[in-house]
Amino acid sequence: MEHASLRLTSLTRRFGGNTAVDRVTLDIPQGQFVGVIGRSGAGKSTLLRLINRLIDRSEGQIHHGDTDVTALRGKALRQWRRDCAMIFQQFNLVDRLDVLTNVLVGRLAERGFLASMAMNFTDEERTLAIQALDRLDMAPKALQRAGTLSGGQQQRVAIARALVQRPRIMLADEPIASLDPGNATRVMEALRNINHEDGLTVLVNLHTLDTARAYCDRIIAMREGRVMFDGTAHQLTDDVVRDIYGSEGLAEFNEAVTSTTVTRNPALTPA
Ligand SMILES: Nc1ncnc2c1ncn2[C@@H]1O[C@H](COP(=O)(O)OP(=O)(O)OP(=O)(O)O)[C@@H](O)[C@H]1O
Repeated sequence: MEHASLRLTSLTRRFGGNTAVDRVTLDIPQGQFVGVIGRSGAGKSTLLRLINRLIDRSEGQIHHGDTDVTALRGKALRQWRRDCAMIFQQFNLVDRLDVLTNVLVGRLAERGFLASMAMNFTDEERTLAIQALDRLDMAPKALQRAGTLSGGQQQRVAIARALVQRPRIMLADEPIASLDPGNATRVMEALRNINHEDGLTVLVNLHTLDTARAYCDRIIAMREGRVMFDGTAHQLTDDVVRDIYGSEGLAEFNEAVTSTTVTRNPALTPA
């Protein structure tokens, strides 16, 4: 389980006559930082939702190590959803609850229904939550209502909430799409630190090429549900992008790049 890879085999999801994810085959080793890029509608969100079983596949397989993820039911399925935490573009915090309680909600996955309803958390759980917030530099805001925080702060709280689930995989669906460049950088760096320090696999949907190039070990480009490119940032040259998306697509990605400036980490740029 520790070093299990995530394997997708000919994974397909149709919505009526529309094939959102089309025969996607990928092998993602534990601990890889993977960026999924593509235009709106390319199938990025659907791919992430298939992996944590928020939606079911039409065809194909998902394996994590020896586990057949598509066959999981009941308790085993809940366990899988805990193993792959998800964060979203819109953070999904409860505005009227304080930050600490929002993070503790991440523990509910491990508890029975009644314990969840009562929202009684142990000292150990509170410590875990504070530690998670501290890693995201959000501990000083622990008692503030989530709704009063900036978008970037809310996303860091959402990451802390995901961390207390003690996941093996972090699925991030456009986590920086509604953030300004400074906050986008902080969120991407938080994901990178978690990836490095905890060995979590990170699978992040991005719509800006430069962000993917700056942070990801591996980039997967999708178009109309299919994987059009799978390689390192170094291999994803402008020529390749033009081949995949046309010159219009390249311009679109470059336009997006100018609106989100990130710092490139030379250590992550493949030789
Ligand atoms: N629940 C749904 N019902 C019907 N069609 C859907 C559903 N979810 C996604 N689709 C369709 O599947 C295709 C892929 O959508 P998806 O959201 O996965 O793309 P995306 O690359 O994540 O784009 P975006 O960045 O806009 O979310 C689109 O054509 C979309 O309209």
